[in-house]
Amino acid sequence: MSHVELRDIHSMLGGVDIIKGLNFRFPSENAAQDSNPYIVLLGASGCGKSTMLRIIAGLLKPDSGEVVISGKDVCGVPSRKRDVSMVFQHDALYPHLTISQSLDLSARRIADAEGRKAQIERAIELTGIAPLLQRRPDRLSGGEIRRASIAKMIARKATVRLLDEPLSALDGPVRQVLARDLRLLHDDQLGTTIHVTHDGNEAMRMADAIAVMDNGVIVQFAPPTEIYDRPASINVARTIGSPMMNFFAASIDRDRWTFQSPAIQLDTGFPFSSFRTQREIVVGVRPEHFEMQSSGDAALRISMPANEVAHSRVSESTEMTSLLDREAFTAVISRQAVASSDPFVFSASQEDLHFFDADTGLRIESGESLAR
Ligand SMILES: Nc1ncnc2c1ncn2[C@@H]1O[C@H](COP(=O)(O)OP(=O)(O)OP(=O)(O)O)[C@@H](O)[C@H]1O
Repeated sequence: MSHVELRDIHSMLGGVDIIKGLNFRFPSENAAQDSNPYIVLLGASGCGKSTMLRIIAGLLKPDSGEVVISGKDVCGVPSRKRDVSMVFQHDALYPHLTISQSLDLSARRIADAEGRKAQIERAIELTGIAPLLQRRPDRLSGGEIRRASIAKMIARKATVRLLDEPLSALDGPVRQVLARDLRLLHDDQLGTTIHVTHDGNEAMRMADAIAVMDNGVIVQFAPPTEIYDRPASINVARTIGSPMMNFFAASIDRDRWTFQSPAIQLDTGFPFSSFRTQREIVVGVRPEHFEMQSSGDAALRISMPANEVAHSRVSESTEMTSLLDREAFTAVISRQAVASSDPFVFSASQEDLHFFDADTGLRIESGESLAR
């Protein structure tokens, strides 16, 4: 099995610390039962995702730290000799070569001629690019260029495959087909795939495990459902879910919760029992976890005049948006459950509330002491 391990990587670009002591192992040790996971590296624009891929590929030398691939320290090994292939965000097909010539060039590291030919045929078949082989990149559409780049990656037959935003700038249907093909391709081959995106939906759909990057470090590495259910911080919570999680600022003082917006009410007495001084908290609720017809055991309620709430239909749901204390508020309610009352009352149950420390942004587990 191929592992990629990054040990205390630091990288400064243009005088700014971009990667700040990154320690990571793909797949993680506790992923041993799934030896071939499809990993998605997710994070906001500019957080250092492409920089990290370039360091793994050997295209950028870190200022310090070690890169270990399949147990070998590859820091002194040039890119072309690493067992790694990469699909770039801005494509790197050779402009003066036909796609067929590009594939030949990529496969040249396969020593035996028969194996080389077989791998090229496999790349063509898996990506369906046979009709494009004699063309140069300037005569291809964006989607075709992406397929040709992926074919080039397969032709190289590396055990570590790095994909930098492979689906960006493609339209809906092409995107869906390519997403499915990338997964099939991975499932068909041995090795590790690391797919970079800033699209949380793409990560949820495609990944076996998501590594969330924030400000030059990995802040959570877990299966998609765990990242959705128990995000480790406000920033992680923002990366998954569309529309984004709502965040409400509150203070807790002994057993009294005070929200910045008086429209919000929270049942007191839970889920924290021990605290001494006032503490600033952020309460998070995903839009799809609000209900309009309260089931009675609601822990959080928001009431607002019906004429302040805008509705827009999204498939079988209605997205309801408003401003709460100058912050955007969104609830996604199934069409049949939209109430006609005034004021509207949105409610959420206790298991759907997330609590974060307002200063650090980190998740506070239910039952955890709030004492400082
Ligand atoms: N060669 C460079 N010189 C100076 N700064 C750079 C260089 N390359 C990248 N950066 C900066 O480093 C930061 C991280 O860039 P990187 O491309 O790794 O981000 P990213 O997470 O992949 O973003 P995106 O999702 O927008 O592609 C950005 O602020 C970028 O402007």
